Amino acid sequence: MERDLRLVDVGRRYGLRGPWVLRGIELTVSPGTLVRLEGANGTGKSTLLRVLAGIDAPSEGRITGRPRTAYVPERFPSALPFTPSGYLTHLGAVHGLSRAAAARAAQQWLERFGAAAYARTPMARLSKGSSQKVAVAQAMVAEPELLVLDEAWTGLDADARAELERAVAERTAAGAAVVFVDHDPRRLEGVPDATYTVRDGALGLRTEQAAPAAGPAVLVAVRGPAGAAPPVEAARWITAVDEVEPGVHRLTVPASHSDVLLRALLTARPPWHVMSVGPVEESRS
Ligand SMILES: Nc1ncnc2c1ncn2[C@@H]1O[C@H](COP(=O)(O)OP(=O)(O)OP(=O)(O)O)[C@@H](O)[C@H]1O
Repeated sequence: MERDLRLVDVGRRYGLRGPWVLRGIELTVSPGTLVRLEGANGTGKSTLLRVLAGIDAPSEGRITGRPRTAYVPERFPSALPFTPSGYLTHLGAVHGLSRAAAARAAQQWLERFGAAAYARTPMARLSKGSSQKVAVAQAMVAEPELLVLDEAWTGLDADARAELERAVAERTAAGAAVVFVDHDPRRLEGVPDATYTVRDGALGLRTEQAAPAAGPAVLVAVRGPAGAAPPVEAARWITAVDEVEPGVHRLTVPASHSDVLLRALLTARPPWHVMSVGPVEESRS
C-alpha cells in the first residue's frame, strides 16, 4: 500500500429513501496500520467494512487511494462449486499470480490455517469451521495491500485463530493496512493503531489509551549495540522494555506479534542478537 485510503464525507443507505446507516464518515487508513471498528449490533460496522472493501459503493461521498484489497465477509458463501485448493488457486490467478505460484500460495495458506487435509474436498461438504479457514485463506492468497476482516476469527479453532493474528501482523509489517471487527474485545488488544466506534451513523475515535495487551505475551531477551534503543521497526510491537544490563533488553510483545518482532530485530542494521524467547505468564504485572 503506497498511500492513504480516504473516505470523504461517505454516507450509505439501503434503497433510495431508506434511513441513513452511515453519514458524513471521514476516515483515513494509512499503510502499515491496524484499525479496529467497534459498536453495538446493527450500528453499521459491516456496512462500513463492505464500503472499505469496495464490495459496496457509498450512496454519497467519495473514496480515494483504493489499494489491492481482500475481504473476509461475516458470512462466507461456503457452498461454492469448487474445492478449497481450486478456489484459492483461481483467486490467486485472478489477482495476477501465475497458475503455479497461485497453486503454491493456495497450498501454503491452507496448510497455515490447518485446512490442507480437505484441500480437495468440495467446499459444499465442509463444516462451518473448515469453510471459515478457506474464507480467511482466500483473503491472504494474493498478499493484499488492504485486508478487511468482518468477524473473521469466529468459528476458527485456537490454532487457526492464532495463525490469523500472525498473518495480520505480517501484513501490517509488510506495509499493508488491516481493518477488522471482532466481537471479542481482547482480540489483538493493545495492538491497533486506532480504534473507532460506529454510533448513530457516525464514527468516533476512541481516544483513551489502549489497554496493555492482556492476551498471551512473549518475553524476548536481546542484546543490541551499547546505548541503542530497540530499532523503530520493532518498537511499535513492544508493550514493555526493561534494560537489564547495558545493551541487554527484555522486550514484552503480544504472542501474535512475536514472529514479526523477531524478524525486525534480526534484519535491523546492525542486527540485534536474540538471546532467548519465552512465554510470559502475566503479560503485564
Ligand atoms: N443489504 C441490506 N439491505 C437493507 N438493510 C441493510 C442491509 N445490510 C444492512 N442493513 C441494515 O443496516 C443497518 C446496519 O447493519 P450492519 O450489518 O452494517 O451493522 P453491524 O454493526 O455490522 O451489525 P452486527 O454487529 O449485528 O453485525 C441495520 O439496520 C441493517 O438492518
